[in-house]
Amino acid sequence: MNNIRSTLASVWRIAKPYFNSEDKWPGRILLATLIAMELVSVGLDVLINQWRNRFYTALQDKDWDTFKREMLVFCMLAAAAVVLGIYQLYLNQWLQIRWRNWMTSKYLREWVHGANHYRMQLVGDAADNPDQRITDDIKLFVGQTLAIGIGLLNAVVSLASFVVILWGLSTILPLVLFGVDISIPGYLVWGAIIYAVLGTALTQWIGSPLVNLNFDQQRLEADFRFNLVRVRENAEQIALLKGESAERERLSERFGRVIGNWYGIMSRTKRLTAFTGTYAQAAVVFPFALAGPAYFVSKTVQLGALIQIAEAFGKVQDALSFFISAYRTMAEWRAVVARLDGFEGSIAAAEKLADDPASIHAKPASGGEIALPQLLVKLPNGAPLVSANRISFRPGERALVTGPSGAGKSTLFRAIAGIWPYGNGAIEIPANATLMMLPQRPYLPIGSLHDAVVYPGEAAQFDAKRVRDVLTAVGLPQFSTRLDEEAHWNRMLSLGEQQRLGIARALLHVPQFLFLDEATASLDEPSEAALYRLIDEELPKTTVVSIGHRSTLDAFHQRSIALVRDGDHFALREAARVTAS
Ligand SMILES: Nc1ncnc2c1ncn2[C@@H]1O[C@H](COP(=O)(O)OP(=O)(O)OP(=O)(O)O)[C@@H](O)[C@H]1O
Repeated sequence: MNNIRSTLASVWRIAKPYFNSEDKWPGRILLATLIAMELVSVGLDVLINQWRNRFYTALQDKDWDTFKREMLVFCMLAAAAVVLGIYQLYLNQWLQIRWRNWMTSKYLREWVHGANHYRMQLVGDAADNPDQRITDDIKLFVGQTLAIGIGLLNAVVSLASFVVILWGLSTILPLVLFGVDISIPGYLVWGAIIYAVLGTALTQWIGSPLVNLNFDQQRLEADFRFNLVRVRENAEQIALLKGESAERERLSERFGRVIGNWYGIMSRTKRLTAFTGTYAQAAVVFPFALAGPAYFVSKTVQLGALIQIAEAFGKVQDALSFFISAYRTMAEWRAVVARLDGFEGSIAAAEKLADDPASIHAKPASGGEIALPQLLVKLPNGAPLVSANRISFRPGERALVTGPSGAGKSTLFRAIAGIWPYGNGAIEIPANATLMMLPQRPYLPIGSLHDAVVYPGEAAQFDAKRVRDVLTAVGLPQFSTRLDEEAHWNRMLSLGEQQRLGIARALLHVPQFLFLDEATASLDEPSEAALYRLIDEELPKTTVVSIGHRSTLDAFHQRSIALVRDGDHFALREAARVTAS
């Protein structure tokens, strides 16, 4: 019960923002129309049920006039039901796509907002596979919430309407057996309840292992797919290591699990179908068995009423089965709701982490330099990593940061970029300063080379000639004619070429502060030297801070800052040497 209450609370929390959003009126009107249509549809069911009584009685009485009139009535009722059915589906789909559109945009906005997507990984795995949350889970949430909500409304209203009808019919239909009236008030209703509860309980009992089997199937299929993707992504490594047969064995073993589970599903489904098939056929005759004696023995009921009873019985039983069997849809729905809840929680945690005044925070600097007055960068587990005391990077200067591997150089850069929250102290950055971080492997989006080089800028921001010139300048003249070519550039280019592209990107954007995290480490020394000379020429006013292990880099930096061990962490210290470039 608590589970259901907390799921419903989560559903409310996830669903409410849409119905209060800028799209609230279309959303609310569509939802209200769907609810109204569902009520009308139950009303039509009731009218058709009453029609059956009149129609079959007319058949029994060979009443030609009533027959003709009822045929006409049926045509009108049927036409109304068909039109209603069409628009119920159409408006439902319309609401689904509007709601999904709004939720997807909201999640995308929040996920990629201010490095949340990166911080969410740091927070933990509550939001593993954000891609699945944003695609499948939103789609399932919207579809299932509407299906369950409207199905529930239908079940409640149908149950109420047909229970009243069945109860009324029970009174005109005394249950007389061997001359003794053994009817109890509303016995047809009780009959329907017992039949539905028994049947659904048995269905559950036989079918319940299917819930887990289906969950396992999805997990095993996803696991198999993930392993296939890993092979695709690491094709080169696998080929170089001649790991094909190991991979084949691993993949076959994964797929074997998919097959094994599938056999389990098949055998369970077979047993379930045997029961549900029998149950559904028995449901056709069960109400006749209950009402039969009154029709044949005491002759107190007409054919019309008998047919009406059979249908009303079926409706009550369907409605009751909905409640009992909804557990299966509910289980899947609950999983979806829990995943979206976790995703929203993870976004909130990432945002909180960014805004936490006790963590590292950015402050506008008074001058034109980036200053670290008193900074302590920590690991996510709270262990201190790097400290800085009155370190600053002045406009136009070149500084080289060195230190042992794992000392925390990259993490310091992440903190300066504003994406690493763990630690304390302020980072003073001039207002509206432009910073660019170039890592060892620059991210190159899949698309045209022009787009990849100018990323994250807009393609139109830089004309083709400028991009061609820059590519030539960084030593990639062979690519200057291929700006429109679309490719997966990270896969196609050598690491050295990718690093040249990274430098080209910096030259195009002309940032005020450029941070190079081993951004030229894959190039040979003369090429690296040429690129640093190019940066000097093209970006004379830019502050350049490099991380690098090669001693040849000294020549291009006036300042050297070293990470030296200071107790349980490393501290940034001004190194003695000063070499003019
Ligand atoms: N997301 C993370 N979660 C936990 N620990 C992390 C995370 N990122 C980095 N670390 C740890 O922080 C320490 C510093 O890593 P960092 O990459 O900053 O070192 P580095 O000085 O740049 O090393 P290298 O010279 O080898 O590139 C390492 O021990 C690393 O394992």
